[in-house]
Amino acid sequence: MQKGVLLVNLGSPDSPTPKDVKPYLDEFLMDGRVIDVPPLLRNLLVRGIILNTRPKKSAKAYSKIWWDEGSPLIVISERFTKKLREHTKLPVALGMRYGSGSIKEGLQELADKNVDEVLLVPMYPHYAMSSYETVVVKAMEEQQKHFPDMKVTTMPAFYSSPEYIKVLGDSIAEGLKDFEYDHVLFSYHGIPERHIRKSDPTKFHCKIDGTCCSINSVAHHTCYRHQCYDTTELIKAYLGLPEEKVSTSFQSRLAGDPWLKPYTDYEFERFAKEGKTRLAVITPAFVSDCLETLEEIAMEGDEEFKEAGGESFKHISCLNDRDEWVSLMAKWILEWEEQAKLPV
Ligand SMILES: C=CC1=C(C)c2cc3[nH]c(cc4nc(cc5[nH]c(cc1n2)c(C)c5CCC(=O)O)C(CCC(=O)O)=C4C)c(C)c3C=C
Ligand SMILES: [Fe+2]
Ligand SMILES: [Fe+2]
Repeated sequence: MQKGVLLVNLGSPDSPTPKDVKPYLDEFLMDGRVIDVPPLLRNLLVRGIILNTRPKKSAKAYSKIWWDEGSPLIVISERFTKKLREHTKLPVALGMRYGSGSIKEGLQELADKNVDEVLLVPMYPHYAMSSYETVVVKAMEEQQKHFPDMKVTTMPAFYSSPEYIKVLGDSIAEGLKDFEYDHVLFSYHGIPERHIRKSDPTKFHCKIDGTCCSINSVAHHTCYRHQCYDTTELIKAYLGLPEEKVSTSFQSRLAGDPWLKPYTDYEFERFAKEGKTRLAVITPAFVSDCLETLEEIAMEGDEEFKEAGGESFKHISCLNDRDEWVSLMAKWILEWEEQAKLPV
């Protein structure tokens, strides 16, 4: 058998214009694992309401962060893939869940190199049905439809892997080195609270207020909230950060049902009002910088915090194509290749 690796990230529009943002958002938001309402209602909500206004607003935001080479998320993912290829003998392909450069194309690239055993790597540290799970389901659908002889193994969510915590922790330590801070905020992409209940296989464990998280449960394998708080705690311990100077919040909510709290933008205001005027922000739900980190946090967040009375604000970059992160992924791939061992 010939082994190979498929990395999958979220994807971006082809350009920061409403014309290209609209089809991208259409594919993204029509995914039943992202907007999880019955198909007819989803169609009405997305195509009848959201897509009338959102593409223009999103395109404006994208144009603020767009690079000469393209979308930061895509460019960074490509740089990571290129470096990773230099660290492994196996063929490595890159696919996007939405937009150009699809999962099917990634699998085809591997099939053309005679790969019939694939390690699928969703580029998300945490499990959520709207991120990790939708990648796995889409890859399995494409495999069954177009590559029936291919065997696909999935890399587990690595949010608590000690090696990942070390690499992330070291990158944060570097970011904090020359920054005097009163507080360090770990801001994760939010999801509707309903998604937590839906993903709970026991249907009764997750309480969404943290009271469940110290009780060992199979639910934690698919509890995004639990996993995010775990990453914060592990990094806090690894770096020896004082308890009172660290907290967790959730960003990027869409209007509608309640999303995971506390909300990042409310926290910015609260910290400024409480006199925590020097704020560092980490965004560990993302392995690569993207719209949600570069625009929502590094630009908008900085402005909101200072308007509320904050003095200094620092967004610490995601792992991107950092050498230690590339080396760790190459190590995990080698372990899978040689011993069928996965990080967690
Ligand atoms: C119901 C809506 C959404 C859910 C649930 C959601 C979960 C989720 N998303 C990411 C990662 C990313 N999301 C990004 C952008 C983005 N997310 C949503 C909506 C939901 N995400 C929208 C509509 C957009 C597009 C931009 C906008 O209009 O605001 C991105 C950035 C993409 C880029 O091109 O840079 C990432 C990355 C995760 C990890 C997640 C669940 C945990
Ligand atoms: Fe998102
Ligand atoms: Fe919990």
